[in-house]
Amino acid sequence: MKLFSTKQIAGIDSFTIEHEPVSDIDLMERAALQITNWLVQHFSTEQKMVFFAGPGNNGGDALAIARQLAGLDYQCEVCLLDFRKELKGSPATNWKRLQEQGKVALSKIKDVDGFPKVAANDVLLDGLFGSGLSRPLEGFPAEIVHKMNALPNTTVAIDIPSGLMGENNSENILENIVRADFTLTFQFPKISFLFAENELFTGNWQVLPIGLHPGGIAKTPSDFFFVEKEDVKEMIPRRTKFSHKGTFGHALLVAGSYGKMGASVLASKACLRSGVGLLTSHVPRLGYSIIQTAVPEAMVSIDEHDSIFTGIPDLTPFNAVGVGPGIGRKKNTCKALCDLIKQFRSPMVLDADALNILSENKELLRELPENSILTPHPGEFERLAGETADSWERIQVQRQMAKEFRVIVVLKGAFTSVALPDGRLFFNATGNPGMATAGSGDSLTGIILGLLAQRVCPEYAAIAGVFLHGLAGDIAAGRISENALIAGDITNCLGKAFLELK
Ligand SMILES: NC(=O)C1=CN([C@@H]2O[C@H](COP(=O)(O)OP(=O)(O)OC[C@H]3O[C@@H](n4cnc5c(N)ncnc54)[C@H](O)[C@@H]3O)[C@@H](O)[C@H]2O)[C@@H](O)CC1
Ligand SMILES: [K+]
Repeated sequence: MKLFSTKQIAGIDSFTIEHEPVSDIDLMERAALQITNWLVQHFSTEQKMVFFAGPGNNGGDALAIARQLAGLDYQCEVCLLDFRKELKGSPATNWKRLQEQGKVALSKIKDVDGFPKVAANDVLLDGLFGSGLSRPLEGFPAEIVHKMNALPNTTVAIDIPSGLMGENNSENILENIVRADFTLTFQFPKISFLFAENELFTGNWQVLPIGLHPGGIAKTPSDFFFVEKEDVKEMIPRRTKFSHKGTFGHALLVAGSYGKMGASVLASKACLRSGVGLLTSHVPRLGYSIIQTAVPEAMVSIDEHDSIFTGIPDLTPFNAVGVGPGIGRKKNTCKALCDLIKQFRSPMVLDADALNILSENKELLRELPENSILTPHPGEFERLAGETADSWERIQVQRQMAKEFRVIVVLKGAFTSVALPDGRLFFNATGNPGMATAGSGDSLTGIILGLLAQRVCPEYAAIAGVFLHGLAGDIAAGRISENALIAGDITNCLGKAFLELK
């Protein structure tokens, strides 16, 4: 799914109005009905609904929802912020319709003294500002937001928590943004919802479709995408009857060192479970019996050194290479990594210590084979690319890095983002906090390597690999809880994840 800026969404709204065609007021009614249905499913008529409505269409939505709920016997109250200007367009029509219906207590408030009395069980609905917000909230609306945030009541934001910008919030006044428990957003997730620091404002968010025009969506360009199951299905290699193990490639994994052989075992298993035809794991001497015993399906290439990676094997048999988990940063290892990068001329996967070595030898970034995949977590990313003030700035730096070095940068987090050299950025939504556990990244490296070796193009290997990893983690958490989840469980559930993508 494409993701758009709030400005672009307003354009798609207008396109829908013109080309469906549908009147502005009917589109608002349709959008409001989606939220009304959600509210009916989540709250009983025992709970009073207190609406805060602003001067624009977001306020108009609130007025329409209040009327729809009142028609279903919910007790509703509406506070309209009075900016001493007449309401216009659909919000004005909806105000009139509410007055005519006569079922909802209406008040216009000019300052914070007009803030309504709220009982413990009441639900607050935030319809102050949506995608039309043009600057941070200040003055009287900000004071209303402070009052709302100080209350313990459940708060549901309509479309966007009021005060939050859809993309960049680096200049925003964070105290003046509504902190919702739920955000019900129309048609598309807003880009700012995908940043960790904004969870405080959005709470749990959910997308409600409002039937915006497919033609308007198709013609609006975007560099931002939200990865869905249907997209990933197309990226998974199919196995035909006459395929043999050579069909599915031969991967080389360079991972593990003395005390960190688990990284090699975890990544090897994940790679094999991703469908690779053949895997060779390159390990230091002391890792030989460990890997042979723990992963009998893998072949082993043995380093001359007892405990670390110091030299590369003949690379001719391999069509993909993954390097980094648990290799450490000893001088000999840096040298060997440097040789590997210079000698292997197809895309490779670099993770963990390989990234740390790159950040200490940035000139190596220019030597990477085109379309290589880097999988940093935020700490590794910062070492590679420098500090950033917030997630918006960080994804810009991520995209810049992908463009400049012609690599794919997978920035791991709750919504892992995958930046491609052409400037596109894909957000992933699978995965859960249980996966923040030792070795989870090793299994991701193995999965991406496995797909790459099967000749899945590097873009798809990264996007599908991240999706599968998260999906397997979600299946594992469903079976054994987020708390008990360990990295091996992710690999164990990969099979079920593949089945879900059939
Ligand atoms: N356009 C459409 O067809 C649809 C719009 N929808 C709703 O409309 C919303 C967008 O509506 P609008 O574009 O009217 O915008 P908003 O309702 O978000 O607010 C716009 C109004 O607020 C003022 N404003 C902006 N920033 C301000 C600030 N910091 N302090 C004080 N006033 C400020 C603007 O001058 C304008 O009067 C969406 O979020 C969604 O809720 C939905 O009804 C679906 C259909
Ligand atoms: K809102």
